[in-house]
Amino acid sequence: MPWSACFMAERTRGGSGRIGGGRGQERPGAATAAADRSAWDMAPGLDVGSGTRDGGLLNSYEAEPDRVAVIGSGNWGSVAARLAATNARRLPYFQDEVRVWVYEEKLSNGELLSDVINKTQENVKYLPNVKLGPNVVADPNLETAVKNATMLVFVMPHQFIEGICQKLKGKIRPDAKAISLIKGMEMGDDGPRLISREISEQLGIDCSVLMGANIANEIAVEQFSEATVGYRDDKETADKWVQVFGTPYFQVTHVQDVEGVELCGTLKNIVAIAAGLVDGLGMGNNTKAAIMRIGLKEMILFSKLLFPSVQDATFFESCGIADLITTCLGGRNRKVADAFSKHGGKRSFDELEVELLNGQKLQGVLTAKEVFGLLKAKDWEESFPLFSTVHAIATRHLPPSAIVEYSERAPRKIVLV
Ligand SMILES: NC(=O)c1ccc[n+]([C@@H]2O[C@H](COP(=O)([O-])OP(=O)(O)OC[C@H]3O[C@@H](n4cnc5c(N)ncnc54)[C@H](O)[C@@H]3O)[C@@H](O)[C@H]2O)c1
Ligand SMILES: O=P(O)(O)OC[C@H](O)CO
Repeated sequence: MPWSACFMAERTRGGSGRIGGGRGQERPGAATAAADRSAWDMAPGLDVGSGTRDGGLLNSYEAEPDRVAVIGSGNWGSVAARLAATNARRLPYFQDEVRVWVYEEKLSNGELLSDVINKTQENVKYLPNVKLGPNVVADPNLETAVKNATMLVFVMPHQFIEGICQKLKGKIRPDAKAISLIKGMEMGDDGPRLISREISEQLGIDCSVLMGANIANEIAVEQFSEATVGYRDDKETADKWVQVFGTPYFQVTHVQDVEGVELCGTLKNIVAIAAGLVDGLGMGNNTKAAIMRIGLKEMILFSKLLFPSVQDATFFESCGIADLITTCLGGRNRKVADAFSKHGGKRSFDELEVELLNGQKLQGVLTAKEVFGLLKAKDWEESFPLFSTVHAIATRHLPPSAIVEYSERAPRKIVLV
C-alpha cells in the first residue's frame, strides 16, 4: 500500500461509509501517451482513495460517459485541467477529451496561447514546464469549449465570472453539473453573493465547490495535497467530482456545507494579505501565527453571521485551517503584500501584481473590499479589525504597519474616507 493510501483512513465527513475508490479500467482506444503518464497511471490495482465506486455510481455512468470542460486556464485552471484529464483517460465513465476554455492572448513571440497549448500540451504562460496531458484541448471559443459537457469546472479570477456566465446562458446542457474552484465573492445590490450561487442562479444548474490547501504549482508536480468538495444536497454528484479530481497525491473528500467550504477559500485570501504585510515589515513567526489565529476567528465569525448553517468542523478540513496556513506561507497574495509592505505602501497592489505575477491575479485585495462593503453596511467593522485593517491598508488609508497596531481586545472602528 502506498504511504498516501494511509490517508484513506480519514473518510468523508457526513458521507455514507465507503469512499475508497478502486482503479478504473482503461478504456479501449483511450489516449495513452506513455511519457505523460504518471507512475500511478501505470500501477495496476492501486486504490485512488477518493470517491465511491459502488454500483449506483458506476451504473449511473453506463448510459453516457461524462464529458468534463474546464472554464479558465490560469495557473490553477491548468492544474485542474491536468487532474481532470488524467482521470478522464483512466476512468471508463468519463469521455477522454477534456476541453479547456482559454482566454485568448498573444504571447511575446506573436503566437496565440491556445495554439501553443495544443501544440506543446503546455500552458507556457501560466504553468510552464508541466505537460497537461494528450487529451487536453485548448479552445478559445467559450461556446464550443462547453458543447455537450456534462461537468463544468469554473476556475478563473472571480472578477470575470459574471461576464462568463452571461455568455454561457443557453449554451450549456440543462442537465450539466458545475463546480467552482474560484476563491472570491461578489457584492450585488442585494448583498454578498457567493460565486457558486452566482453560477447556479445565472445558469440554472447545481454548483458545488472545491477548495483546499492547493498552491497550484505544487500539485502540478504531484506533491501530496488535500482538497475539500463542498456540496449542497446532491451527494452523488459530489462523489463524481471527487472522481474527476482525486488522485493518490491529491486526496479529495466532500462535506455537505457548500457555503462553509467556499467562504473558507474566499476569506483566507484577506488573511494572506495580512500575513504578507507582516512579512514585509520583517516580523517573525509569532506575529504570523497571531495573524493566522485572528484571521481564522474572523473567518469563522463572518461565515456564521452570513450563513448560520456553516459548520465548525468545516474549518478543520483542508479548505479551512490547511488552506489558511499554506496561503499565509507561500501564496501569491502573501507575496504581493510582502512587496507592498517593503515599499512602505508607496506602490499600489495593482502595480505590484502586474510586476510580480506575469498575468496571474490576486483575489485578496478585491475580496477585502467586497467584505468591507458589507461590514460597513452592517456596522460590523469593530468585530472584524483584521479584515477592516487589511482593506484600509490596501486602499492606502493606513500604512502597512497598522496591521499590528490594533489589539483584538481593543478593536477600533476603521473609518475610511
Ligand atoms: N493558482 C493557485 O495556486 C490557486 C489555487 C487554488 C485556487 N485558486 C483560485 O483559482 C481561481 C483562478 O486562478 P488561477 O490561478 O487559475 O488564475 P491566474 O491568476 O493564474 O490567471 C489569471 C487568468 O485570468 C485570465 N483572464 C485575464 N483577463 C480575463 C478576462 N477579461 N476574462 C476572463 N479571463 C481573464 C487569464 O487568461 C488567466 O487565465 C482564483 O479564484 C484563485 O483564487 C488559485
Ligand atoms: O496564491 P494565492 O494566494 O492565490 O493562493 C493560492 C491558493 O488559494 C492556496 O490554496
